[in-house]
Amino acid sequence: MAVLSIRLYEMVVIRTDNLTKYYGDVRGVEDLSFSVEAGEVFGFLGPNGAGKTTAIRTLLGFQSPTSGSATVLDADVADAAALRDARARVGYLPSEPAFDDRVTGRRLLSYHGALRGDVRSDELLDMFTPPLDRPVGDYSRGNRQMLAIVLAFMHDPDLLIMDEPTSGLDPLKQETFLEFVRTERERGTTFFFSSHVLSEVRKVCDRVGIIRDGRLVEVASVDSLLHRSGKHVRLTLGDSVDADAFDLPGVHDVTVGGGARREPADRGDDVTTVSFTYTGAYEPLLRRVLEHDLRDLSIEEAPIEDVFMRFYDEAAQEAASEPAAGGDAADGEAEDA
Ligand SMILES: Nc1ncnc2c1ncn2[C@@H]1O[C@H](COP(=O)(O)OP(=O)(O)OP(=O)(O)O)[C@@H](O)[C@H]1O
Repeated sequence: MAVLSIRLYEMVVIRTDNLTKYYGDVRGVEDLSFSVEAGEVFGFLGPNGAGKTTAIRTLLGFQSPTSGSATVLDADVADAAALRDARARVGYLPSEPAFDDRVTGRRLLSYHGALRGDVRSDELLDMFTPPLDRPVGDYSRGNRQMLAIVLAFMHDPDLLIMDEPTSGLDPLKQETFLEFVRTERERGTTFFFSSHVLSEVRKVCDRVGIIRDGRLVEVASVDSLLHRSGKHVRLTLGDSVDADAFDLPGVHDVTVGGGARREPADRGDDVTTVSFTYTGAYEPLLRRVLEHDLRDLSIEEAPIEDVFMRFYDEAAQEAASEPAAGGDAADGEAEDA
């Protein structure tokens, strides 16, 4: 197995400055400004049609920006020669890997190796196991994705740009992939990837950008998003309370479990269940809780889905109140995956 070095450099790996791409009248992305730093895993999230693929394809030079600019590894995406050199250090995993279906995985591997270099396909093929001797046309969706992963990583790129990388993989391979991303991150590899799968974003990303209707609505660390989403608190009380009993700052969405009710497992006592989301400090909450006859208490991290759903819901509401920019993705520009 090749011994891979730790990457030692510091720079902004991707930078966009008001990057805008229209397809005729249809907005792909508009005024995207963000940067991805060396060594971070940056997740790019948004509902269907938000502009994720458009952003990725524009960063890779498959289509020109309508206005604004972007650099990838310091190469201006509008400068074909500079971008070509930079692309040698980029691995790209498209959303729908397109291969010549007649050739075998092994041929594709050796073709890519000759083109870009191969320093780690053996190691990658231990983790991702497409049936190399079969024509790619016979591959399942998951096998295509595994082959695309090997092709994207085999030249040991500094930057990975990936469009929904785990789509098509079974749950075990998804975990293998996410573990691999974490290991690569330790070596300093930079990742920029789009996803709908919030649990995977939670597991591997340092920061996320949330895009809707072509615009970036948030860039934040995963930790800060989780912090904002607060905790789910669930109480079982021996006394009867109403929702006002927990009117503390930071308490949201209180539900009282149908008032006092009988729990068979609870020695026949009447208990009340109360649950809410909490974004405040523990001390005032616990003080208030202990004013009651506490039988049980659970405090859990609110799922990251809650935060994203707030953004997505706003998008849905706005889309309902204004005419949507229509059109489906169908551009015929060549990709080299
Ligand atoms: N080649 C194209 N021609 C015309 N419109 C396009 C083209 N590609 C994308 N669009 C439009 O641009 C907008 C953004 O699409 P894009 O595919 O970038 O979204 P996405 O976030 O990747 O969506 P998904 O999650 O469904 O893959 C959509 O309105 C889409 O219909």
